[in-house]
Amino acid sequence: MKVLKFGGSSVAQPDRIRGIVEILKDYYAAGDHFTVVFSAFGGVTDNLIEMSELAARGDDRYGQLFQEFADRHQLAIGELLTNEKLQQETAHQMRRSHEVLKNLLYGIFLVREASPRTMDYVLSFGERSSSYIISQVLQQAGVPAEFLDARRIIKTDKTFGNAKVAFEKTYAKIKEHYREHPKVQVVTGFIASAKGGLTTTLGRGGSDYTASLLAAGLKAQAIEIWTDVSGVLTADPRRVEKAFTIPKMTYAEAMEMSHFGAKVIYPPTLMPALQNRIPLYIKNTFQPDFPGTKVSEESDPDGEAVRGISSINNVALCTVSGTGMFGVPGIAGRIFGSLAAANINVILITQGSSEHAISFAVQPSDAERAREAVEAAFAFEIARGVVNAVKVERDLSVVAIIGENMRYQPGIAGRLFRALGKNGINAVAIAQGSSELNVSVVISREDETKALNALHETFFLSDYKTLHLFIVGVGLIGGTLLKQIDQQNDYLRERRGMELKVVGLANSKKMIFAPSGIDLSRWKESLVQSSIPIDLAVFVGRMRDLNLSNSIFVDNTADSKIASFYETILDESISISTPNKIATSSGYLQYQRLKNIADKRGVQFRYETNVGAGLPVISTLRDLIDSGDRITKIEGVLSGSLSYIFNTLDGILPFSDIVREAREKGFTEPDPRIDLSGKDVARKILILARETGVPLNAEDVHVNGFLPEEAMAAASVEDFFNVIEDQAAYFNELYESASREGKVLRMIATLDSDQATVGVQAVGPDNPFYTLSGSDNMIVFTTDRYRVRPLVVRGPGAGAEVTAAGVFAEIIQIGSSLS
Ligand SMILES: NC(=O)C1=CN([C@@H]2O[C@H](COP(=O)(O)OP(=O)(O)OC[C@H]3O[C@@H](n4cnc5c(N)ncnc54)[C@H](O)[C@@H]3O)[C@@H](O)[C@H]2O)C=CC1
Ligand SMILES: N[C@@H](CC=O)C(=O)O
Repeated sequence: MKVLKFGGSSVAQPDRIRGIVEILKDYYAAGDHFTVVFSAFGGVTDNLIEMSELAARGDDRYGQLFQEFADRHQLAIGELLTNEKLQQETAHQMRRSHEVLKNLLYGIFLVREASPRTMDYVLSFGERSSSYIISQVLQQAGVPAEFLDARRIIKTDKTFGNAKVAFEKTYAKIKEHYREHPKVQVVTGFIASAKGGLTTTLGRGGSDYTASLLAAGLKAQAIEIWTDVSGVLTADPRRVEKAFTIPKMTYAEAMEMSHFGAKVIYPPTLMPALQNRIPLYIKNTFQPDFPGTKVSEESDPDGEAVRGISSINNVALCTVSGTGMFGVPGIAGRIFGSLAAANINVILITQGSSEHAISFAVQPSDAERAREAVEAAFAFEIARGVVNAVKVERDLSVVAIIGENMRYQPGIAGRLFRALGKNGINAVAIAQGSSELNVSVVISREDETKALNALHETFFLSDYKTLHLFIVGVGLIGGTLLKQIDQQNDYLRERRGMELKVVGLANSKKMIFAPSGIDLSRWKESLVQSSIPIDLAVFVGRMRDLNLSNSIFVDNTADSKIASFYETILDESISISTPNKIATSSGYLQYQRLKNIADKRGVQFRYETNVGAGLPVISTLRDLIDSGDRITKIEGVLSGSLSYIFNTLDGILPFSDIVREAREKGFTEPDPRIDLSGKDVARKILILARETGVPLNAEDVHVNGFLPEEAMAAASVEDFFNVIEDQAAYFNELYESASREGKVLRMIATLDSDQATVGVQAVGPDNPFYTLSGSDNMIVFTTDRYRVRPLVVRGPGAGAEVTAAGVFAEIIQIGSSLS
């Protein structure tokens, strides 16, 4: 014998009922022995509650709702029953039954009261109507079905609304009834009866419980709960897009998940199943062939440590603290005794071993009463100042990881807290029972979805991790970066288990946001069509409010205004990757502060492309220092554009044309005067000095420029080009004088001890910088270990592809360190 149960969503429309009838016909044809439980049609229980409440308030609109209820059922009969005799019989039976409901509602309207006892009776019309109609449809389909009102077999006490089952009596009644009724019993879920035949209900979701009670009474071989989702999922799919079906779980795990708000199973359902070792299958009515979830006693020692992640959306945390609690027996007893006396359910308890404080979580609606109850119990101690007034914190959630295999497995809690920490989520309180089946963390409610996603990515590695990118600046580097991400995303997902979603994008005019990811094949059009003007404060605020896990901010501009937001961004626990040198090369204190905030928040502030574009310059320097080497000198050609310009100068091509070419090739700064003045190189050597621990400021770098005064003073980029065009002879002579000596021009930066200098030099073949070509950079590190033959990093030091690739690599590195 199998017990099947179909919930309200499965019987919401006649079409869906037809689908169920097909499923049941197959069972019958296969010779399976089964009984089937139904909930009320989807939404009907809520309608019944609403009409009763209206009637109890004396609002005659209840009549309209009743009529809709009656019509809905008559309509279903008309649509589902084509056999005229059956149709008439069913319609008639329903009219009679609904007449009773109508009178009952009128009674409520007259006395202005709907007691829990009356409510249970009213609600019973939902299941009684649906099950009766479906039993008739099954008969029409050739399945020998018989309607069974569960009030005949399920016996309870008189706790209306949430009645307690009298198990032995119920099981005996079930056995007896089924012995005498060989047909397929079509049973009303949710309802039962107490002494005197009074109608009771088993609590919202109680139809699952009905199925489980039937299974226990009949010693059934399986229970199948048919619903609108594909089993129990690893997390709530409305919050975690990547949640997937858990194929197998134990009763204990299912119990934890269901208590924690995984609405798929009504928690009391599990007990009769567990006691009788009856496996329970959760199946999807809309995907009948999908195996769903099997809940049984079978554990899977080789399975994942964490089976699922769940949460309670809104709790309040109450904390009792004080010096008078340490070493005093009975404190916990008094706290929880007072809560029990006030009928307050405690969701979670935590106490540190210092015994200075005990915190417990309750429903927000109970928080005030909990505070009053505990303060009353400790009035004496509070008056003497040895126990403090109860602190109540609201707007909190509980997230929990659940799984039997967590037991005795080190490292699980470490991964949990690391994932939360990396995403800037503060753990307000923590609880883990010694069964190690569940680790619960109380967090801010606004972080709940982010926490669920971060934990899902941490514990379900078979899936891929999503990085949420917020990118400002889509010029040369930004545009190329978007192209590279678009091209490489499939590879990253498949080979690195990582997916990059650009969820926020801005240029200097507009911005767009798409939490599910901006289509990178048409980002330009999306920006043009956007109606949101750029506003950096709004951009950063939106990034904070979206509160997505694994968020990374990327600044591809040369704008100092954006750099001024870095502090706020890092403080929000969002990592930054940027080729923009402004933040790292302006005030030393600001540079240091940004690094400190990143450290404090456990996030990353990365700017490898600030020096040498895509070349590993800063990381090499850090590796040397971190491994104990001492830097004695750094020399470098650090400007890709100047390298290109000096390598292209031949005494024939005009200097200004070569500069324009360098600009077109994407080697120069947005404003090429920054490169030619030596300012860009000065910023770079300054950054390298700071990375080695020398706290220089911009004014400490001595720049020996080569531009004529007039060019330096040019008011705009175009003016600048006009001046250098006019000064062609000056630049030619610079080239010629070097060339006459067999030398080439190089802009060289040096850091020697704590002295930083930048200047153009003419170097001969004996100089290592002589052989550079194209836009090459070359950085020479002389250190204690590399004293005789210095360590050299060399390669193209500017350009869109290499720089964007450097930023891209940095994003991936940041991503790898997250959760
Ligand atoms: N070109 C290169 O080889 C390298 C460049 N960099 C750095 O990369 C950054 C970007 O350089 P490019 O892409 O070449 O410059 P770009 O001028 O092509 O792009 C910068 C973009 O940022 C936009 N922008 C400026 N202010 C903005 C704001 N407040 N909000 C939104 N967007 C804004 C501009 O409209 C422009 O589209 C610069 O900081 C540069 O120093 C670093 C290494 C190498
Ligand atoms: N304009 C810079 C590009 C990178 O920082 C250069 O020329 O090197």
